[in-house]
Amino acid sequence: MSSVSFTLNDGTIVPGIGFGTGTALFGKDCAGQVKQAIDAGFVHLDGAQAYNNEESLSEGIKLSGKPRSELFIVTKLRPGALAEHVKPAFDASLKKLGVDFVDLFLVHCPIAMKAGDPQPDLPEVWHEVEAIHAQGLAKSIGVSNFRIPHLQAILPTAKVIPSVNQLEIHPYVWKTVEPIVKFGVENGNITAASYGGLTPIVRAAGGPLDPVLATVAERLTKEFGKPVSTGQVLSKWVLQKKIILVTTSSKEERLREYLQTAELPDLTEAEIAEIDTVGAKLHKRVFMKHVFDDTDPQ
Ligand SMILES: NC(=O)C1=CN([C@@H]2O[C@H](COP(=O)(O)OP(=O)(O)OC[C@H]3O[C@@H](n4cnc5c(N)ncnc54)[C@H](OP(=O)(O)O)[C@@H]3O)[C@@H](O)[C@H]2O)C=CC1
Ligand SMILES: O=CCc1c[nH]c2ccccc12
Repeated sequence: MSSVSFTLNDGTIVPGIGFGTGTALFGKDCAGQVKQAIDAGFVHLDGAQAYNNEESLSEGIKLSGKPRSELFIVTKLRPGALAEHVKPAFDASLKKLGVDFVDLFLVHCPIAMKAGDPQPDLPEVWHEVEAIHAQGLAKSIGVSNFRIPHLQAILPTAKVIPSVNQLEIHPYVWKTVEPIVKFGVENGNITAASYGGLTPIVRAAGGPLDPVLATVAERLTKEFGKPVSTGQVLSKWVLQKKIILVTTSSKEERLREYLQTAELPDLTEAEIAEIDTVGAKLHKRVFMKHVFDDTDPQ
């Protein structure tokens, strides 16, 4: 099990490294991989209505034999859902997941996925999410892909401040996302969660960070006495910023490597600063570009 955890603004303790069922597993039967992740030690499982695989997420949990009480199950409201869709969509998730509550329910996206589709009224959507929380059906509630104006839209009338804002976070977007993370911390202690964290090595290899990550991995390898990968350096960078890490892998060995990240020696402040500075030389956003395009430098 991941030995790193974070305490949310509602007092809930979240296992700091989560296994995701979107991206590579989107629309696919993820039962086998969920079981593999739980067997490797993951207890935080990140799902979503949009991933269209909540039933197989449930199947994977059953196959693992892990008690519900030891798991932290997340799902997300499908992008584009209007306020009146929230409760029926949530109830359908509970049914598909085969649980009577989720640990964390997130509003996946603040705007419709396509131009021309009806736009959700964010304060109304949030009130519906709060009602689910009040009934104890979601222990914690939060948002995903919310920029500062989206947070500002819900905070004045919110009875419950979002606990989490799940965002694409890695060094190649840090310059644009850091203000959102900071705003969340300063406006109700909203914890950021990172997805797409391995982008610099998986989707933007050859970028300016490559030599920096290699040097840090080499230093940590010597100090740790076992091989430390550049992926682990990126994961450590996320965790040291007090950000939850949501990642995924089809490979058992890599799953164990992700969880081991928590045990590695810390990056130094100078190493983190260098990753931030060199990361800022390249802008590479992979997900939810329709939400973030206007704030990105390119
Ligand atoms: N809220 C939102 O809008 C979003 C949420 N998410 C959530 O976050 C989760 C994780 O997102 P994701 O972007 O995939 O996470 P990561 O950026 O952590 O990437 C994980 C992927 O990287 C691959 N990988 C890892 N290490 C290496 C390596 N050294 N070389 C080559 N490939 C490697 C893995 O493949 P392999 O199987 O080969 O190990 C895996 O497919 C999703 O499943 C989803 O739950 C994701 C996007 C948007
Ligand atoms: O959550 C992010 C990745 C993702 C994969 N499939 C979909 C569908 C709709 C929104 C987001 C996503």
